[in-house]
Amino acid sequence: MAFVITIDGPSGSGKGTIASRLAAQLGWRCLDSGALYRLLGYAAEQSGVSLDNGARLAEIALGMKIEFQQDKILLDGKDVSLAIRTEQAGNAASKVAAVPEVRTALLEWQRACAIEPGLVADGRDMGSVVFPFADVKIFLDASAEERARRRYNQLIEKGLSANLGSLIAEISERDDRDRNRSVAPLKAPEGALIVDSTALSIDEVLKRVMDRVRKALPDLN
Ligand SMILES: Nc1ncnc2c1ncn2[C@@H]1O[C@H](COP(=O)(O)OP(=O)(O)OP(=O)(O)O)[C@@H](O)[C@H]1O
Ligand SMILES: Nc1ccn([C@H]2C[C@H](O)[C@@H](COP(=O)(O)O)O2)c(=O)n1
Repeated sequence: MAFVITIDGPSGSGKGTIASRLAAQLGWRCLDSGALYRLLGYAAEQSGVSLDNGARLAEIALGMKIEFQQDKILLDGKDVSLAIRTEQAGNAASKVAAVPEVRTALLEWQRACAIEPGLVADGRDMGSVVFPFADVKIFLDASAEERARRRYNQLIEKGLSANLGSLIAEISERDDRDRNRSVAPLKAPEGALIVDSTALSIDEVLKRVMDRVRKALPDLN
């Protein structure tokens, strides 16, 4: 069976960065589960479907043709990499992610990503719901202000517009929705290593995570 490492945490805590660096180091596959919810939120908005219409959202979710390429994400053949990274897309993702039918529709797709030799999966419910038997579980956190600062720099680097004050408010609102929804809420899964990255560099976080991985999987090179 494939090894699975899960990395959960709130927006901007560094999950994606750590997950992709770890997966590259191990030569494993990486699952950015947030991208699935972003794609669905984007697709729903494009077709004018309400972000709380469970039946229609599940239908769209099951019909999405998704291709993760090196630096691109294609939805039904169209490059939507930039479009799904805006804060608007993040908020739409957070809204559709609170709909139970959506979570059911996306569950098997995510589980099918656990192929040999291993998977690093990042999101909100990777260790709690999607891969409860994961070999290593990490929960990454950071203060809302630091996460908003990181998101601001990231958006500006991508050539997108951003305002730090609104980002702090949006991140806090999204945290609240993600933590307090009735299905698969954001929380540290039992047994997870909790890392607060507020004052840590990416390399320092990666080292702590890697130490935990080596402890759990001593046969790794
Ligand atoms: N420890 C860190 N110190 C400084 N910057 C960091 C750190 N970790 C990540 N970053 C930067 O913060 C930004 C957000 O990181 P990343 O996209 O990995 O977060 P995320 O948790 O996956 O967010 P989201 O869930 O919204 O996709 C990136 O630009 C990344 O380079
Ligand atoms: N496993 C997941 C992944 C993501 N979501 C939701 C909640 C987030 O606000 C939104 C966007 O995720 P991001 O790209 O910022 O990681 O998607 C979720 O509920 N479960």
